[in-house]
Amino acid sequence: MSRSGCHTERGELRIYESSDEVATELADYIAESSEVSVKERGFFAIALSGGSLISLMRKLCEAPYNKTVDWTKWYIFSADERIVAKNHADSNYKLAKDCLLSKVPLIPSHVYSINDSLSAEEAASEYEFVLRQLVKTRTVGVSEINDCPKFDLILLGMGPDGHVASLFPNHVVLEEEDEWVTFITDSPEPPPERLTFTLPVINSASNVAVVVTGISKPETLHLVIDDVGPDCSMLPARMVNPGNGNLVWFLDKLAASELEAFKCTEQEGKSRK
Ligand SMILES: O=C(O)[C@H](O)[C@@H](O)[C@H](O)[C@H](O)COP(=O)(O)O
Repeated sequence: MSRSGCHTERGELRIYESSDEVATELADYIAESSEVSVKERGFFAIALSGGSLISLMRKLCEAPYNKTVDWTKWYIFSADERIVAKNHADSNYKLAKDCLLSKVPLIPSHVYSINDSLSAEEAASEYEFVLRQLVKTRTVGVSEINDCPKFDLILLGMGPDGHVASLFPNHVVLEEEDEWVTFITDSPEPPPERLTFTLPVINSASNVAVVVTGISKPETLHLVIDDVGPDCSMLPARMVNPGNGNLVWFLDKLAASELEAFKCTEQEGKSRK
């Protein structure tokens, strides 16, 4: 049960008692998004980041979702990827495949992984090319305000430094406006070479969910959501703002503990006792 679900200028906050509860509610949210998109468009175009997000999606492999979700309509992309072999322990694709993709009846050709035999630059440009073909056929929707892909759902994690996908604080790629998929070779976190969706793509999605749990992120989350402290480019998560879409934050109470909305609810709870 959500401790507090409230709408802020930074999107809807859904705060849960534990990360296990986040996993339960996230599965339900993703399944519902899929149902809506398949009904409206006939497809579900979803992009995933790496990190703890993938294990928090684990309940999708279980009943009822393994049977009720229309997996054949899913088209799955990486919102960011590390430039390593697909079977490397650092590969986001490997993580997603081992924990989720191999456990549900997806159509293998609908899973768009990067070409791991190319350089970061070539892999990014090939990935964007593939995405462009799918936007042309409207398998992936298109934004009404620019020519960007309009993903039905983009799922992001957030690092303790406020990075999302492979968009790190103060990095020049935060200013990228033309490319859909770009690359970096100087990631502050290993491995250094990565491919990432750009902010225009993230912000053109119909739905963006940022999933943050655990004790290492409450301070950063406070800066990002309560809009205090340093400017945006120091906190890429604050630049996530799907203008024509919905932004939802899935948080456990550890991650949410410094949020003004969370503290208010805690205070109200105490005064009622
Ligand atoms: O490839 C990556 O490094 C990820 O996509 C990255 O953006 C991740 O989502 C965050 O670092 C949060 O990761 P955690 O949830 O594991 O802290």
